[in-house]
Amino acid sequence: MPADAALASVEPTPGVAKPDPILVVDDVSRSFGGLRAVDVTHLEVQRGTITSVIGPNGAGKTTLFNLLTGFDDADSGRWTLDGTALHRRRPHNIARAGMVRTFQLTKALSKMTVIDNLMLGATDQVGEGMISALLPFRWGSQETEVRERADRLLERFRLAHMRDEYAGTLSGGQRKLLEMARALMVEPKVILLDEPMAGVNPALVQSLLGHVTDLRDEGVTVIFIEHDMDVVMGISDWVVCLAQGAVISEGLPQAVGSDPKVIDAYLGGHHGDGGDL
Ligand SMILES: Nc1ncnc2c1ncn2[C@@H]1O[C@H](COP(=O)(O)OP(=O)(O)OP(=O)(O)O)[C@@H](O)[C@H]1O
Repeated sequence: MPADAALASVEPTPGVAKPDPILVVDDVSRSFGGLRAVDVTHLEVQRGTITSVIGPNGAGKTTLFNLLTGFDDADSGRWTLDGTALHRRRPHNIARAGMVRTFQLTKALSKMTVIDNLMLGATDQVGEGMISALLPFRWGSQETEVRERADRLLERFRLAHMRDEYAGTLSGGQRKLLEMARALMVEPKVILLDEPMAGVNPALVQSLLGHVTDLRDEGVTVIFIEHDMDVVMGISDWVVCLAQGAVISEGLPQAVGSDPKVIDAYLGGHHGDGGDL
């Protein structure tokens, strides 16, 4: 059954159960000083969907991504990917289990070639400091397979002509494509994209959106943070709205877009910036 059909009969209620959840989040919280940045009681993400996470600036979207992918430590909580517990695991471990993320500001290493950036993606997700420590890199017997996978992704993302150039020479949009390609090197089940369209020139936005829907159509579950509500409405199978760290609304895109709680959250966004709703 297509993802959107499976969700059509799901109640638009925060924390609602999904017919076939791949990711299940329980009681995840993170505070910075006195500020509760994330406070998610229960959230399920349906397998094979594009699920957008929206919310005013400072709502906790990026922090939630950081927690789920092990780039920051939750104060409390549990989450599972296909039943496997992922809390208290490091990013590379979570990537190996099948969940990867991209960053708002791309992490391409500008003094390395595009192909080498991609090949590093296959080593799981590690911090930049650790990436440097891994150089010079040794692939051993896996090298051919990894290189072929990287080349296929370069073709797919139309970056093959930049293969041996330094990543620093890529445009902002091409870096976003490289970032997405790099995340795919581990053949994830779930990919979290943090504002993949931000700063991308309009000509590339459609192409990026095409890649996102292709991923979903191939069975990858996509969770993505996006501010542009036209994009959210156009591409999402399901939308989750955070405000002050908590899920205040979730449902089919139209239902969330017209939910008074969501509109109030944007109008009253505590940074005074209502975002794009
Ligand atoms: N490392 C940190 N130290 C202190 N406060 C932080 C830290 N990271 C995030 N915060 C705060 O936590 C809250 C949630 O931030 P977060 O970046 O997750 O929001 P967001 O919804 O992703 O916002 P935006 O849409 O603007 O990117 C904000 O008030 C932010 O200032």
